[in-house]
Amino acid sequence: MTTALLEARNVTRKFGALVAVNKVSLQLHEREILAVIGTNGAGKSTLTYLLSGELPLSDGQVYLRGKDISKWSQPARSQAGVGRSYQRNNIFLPLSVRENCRLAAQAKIQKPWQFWTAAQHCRRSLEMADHALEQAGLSRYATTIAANLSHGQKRQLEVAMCLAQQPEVLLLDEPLAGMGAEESERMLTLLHNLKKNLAVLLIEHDMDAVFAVADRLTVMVNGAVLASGLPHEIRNNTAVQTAYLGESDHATAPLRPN
Ligand SMILES: Nc1ncnc2c1ncn2[C@@H]1O[C@H](COP(=O)(O)OP(=O)(O)OP(=O)(O)O)[C@@H](O)[C@H]1O
Repeated sequence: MTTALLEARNVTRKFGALVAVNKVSLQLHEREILAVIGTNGAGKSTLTYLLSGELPLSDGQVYLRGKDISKWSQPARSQAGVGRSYQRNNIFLPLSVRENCRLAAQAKIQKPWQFWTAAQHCRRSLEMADHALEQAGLSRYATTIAANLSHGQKRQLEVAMCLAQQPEVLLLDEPLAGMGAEESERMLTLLHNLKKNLAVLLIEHDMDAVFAVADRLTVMVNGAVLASGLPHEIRNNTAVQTAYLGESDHATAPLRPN
């Protein structure tokens, strides 16, 4: 087995007496989508903050290509290749789609002490932005002001802004939230294409979408991992089925036959 691109070992986060993430271990490999699913408040978003470095760990370790990055800051992890999108829009609405991506790229390549190469960085950041827009299927909206995009296009732009930073690992927190059927379909196609080049950790409540794109799944309940496995293993896992009973419709999706 090759070294995992991103690995969490017994990752734990406490908020006072609450153990929001409890000894979670998982591995994310190149060219795969690992979906992390679970009931509301299971600790999924907190887990992504721990992996991206936005929240410090209470315990455990995070490794990138086998290197311990547990104490690295979020910017350091981002520079090293860990990108993420958020549940909320993170876009500069008055700016164009391309400018949003260029700024994201610029943040990645900016080296303040090399101020004399600014113009070259600007060119490079535009190239990175254009490539990201192409990957995200947004090239034709490059000059559109971000505020004028639809909700689904804004979520695509968020992914494009992550891609502009050329990550190796992408942490996506509910990229389909609030999308209609057509927009969801576009995002799923984008996710499919993304894994040709990078590893994706996907937090998503839409079970149909999750089972359509995920290579493996990890199920969290009350901060801990309940089960991990291939889609058909998770779908047929009795403990998973029991944990989801009584939850909302989407959460019962694993109970549905293929
Ligand atoms: N900053 C914080 N301070 C205190 N408690 C927090 C904080 N962030 C999250 N929590 C708590 O940690 C638990 C896990 O929250 P988290 O948002 O990670 O769950 P989730 O699985 O992402 O939920 P959802 O699917 O609803 O987004 C919840 O009980 C939440 O209230």
